[in-house]
Amino acid sequence: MDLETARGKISDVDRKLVDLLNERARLSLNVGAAKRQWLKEQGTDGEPEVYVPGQEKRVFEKVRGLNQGPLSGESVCAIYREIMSASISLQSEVTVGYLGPPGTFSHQAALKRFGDSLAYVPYAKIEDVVAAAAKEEITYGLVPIENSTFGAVVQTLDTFVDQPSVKIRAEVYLPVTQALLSRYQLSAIRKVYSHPQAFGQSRRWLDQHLPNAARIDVSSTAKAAELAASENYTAAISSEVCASMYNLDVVAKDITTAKDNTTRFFVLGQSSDNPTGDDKTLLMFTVDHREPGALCGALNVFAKHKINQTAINSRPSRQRQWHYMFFVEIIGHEQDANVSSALCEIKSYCLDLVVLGSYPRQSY
Ligand SMILES: O=C(O)C(=O)C[C@]1(C(=O)O)C=C[C@@H](O)C=C1
Repeated sequence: MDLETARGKISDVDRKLVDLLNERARLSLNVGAAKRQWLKEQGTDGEPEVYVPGQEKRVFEKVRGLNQGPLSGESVCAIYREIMSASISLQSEVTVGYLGPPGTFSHQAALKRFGDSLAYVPYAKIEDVVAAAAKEEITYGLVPIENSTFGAVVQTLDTFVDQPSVKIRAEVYLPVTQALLSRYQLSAIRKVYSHPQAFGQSRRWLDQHLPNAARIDVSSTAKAAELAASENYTAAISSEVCASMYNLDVVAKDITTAKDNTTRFFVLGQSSDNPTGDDKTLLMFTVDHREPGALCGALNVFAKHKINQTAINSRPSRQRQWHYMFFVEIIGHEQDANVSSALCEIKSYCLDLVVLGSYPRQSY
């Protein structure tokens, strides 16, 4: 086929694609109207949930399965991410809050999950994102929860203690590589800014290459880049994306200790999604330590109901000294029969129990 013919055929396909995309968009508006009607029939006058992670997972799995190439599964999903983003923005004015400034890994995770058609709002602290989601100042908030190299993001766990009403709606995984950004050469750098998590993920490289530079914690990796752009003899450990955003050079690429370094994020909102058959649930509770074996008793309930635990973390409860808040993640949805029986039973071992949410299990 010659060039002109091929371009002519592409133009014909484009015409059909635009028609099909608009046909899908009209159907998405029908979905929105049906959700509103259903809420009205239930006597609720709130706004329906426009982001439905379980349905998105089904759509992505379906289109991946339908794809015969030559497009890769990743390319088809990236195109569908934007179709879904436009679909959400048609149904409602959705705002997504994240730990800013622009360029943070939270920002990248938010874009990965919600695409380009939504409005994004940066917040200075994780606490502010969670509070904004709890107060419905934003439709959804995106917060980091754990990193595969450095572990739990304790600020997020602590914030759940203060905002127990917020609900986890989805999880997002983002591969993370840290870089050293600066306006200076390595030998001139006296001070390095970053988030404690990023310092933790790159500690080995820093100990080897910048052992004498002061390491200063700031609220995010993009904030670090902003500071490195304005102060002399400083650098930031940050995402390479921030180099062009903040006018810095990449002094060293990929300084992360583990090569498959990944951060997991939660999408927070007002409610969890319905069960999909492949979900996880995060619980937060305290136990009475004066009762011997109280924590063991609580955890045994899951074993008895054949529920797999995927993670456990503890944080000071801040209610009294040496008293802990436990965060346990299990496989299953709050509404699954075995999980709901276990939740009834576990109450006798827990002083207080909060279900922070159930969400479809995502692969990386
Ligand atoms: O099925 C829905 O609930 C929709 O709102 C439609 C749709 C889609 O475009 O396929 C859009 C957004 C949701 O997150 C999931 C799916």
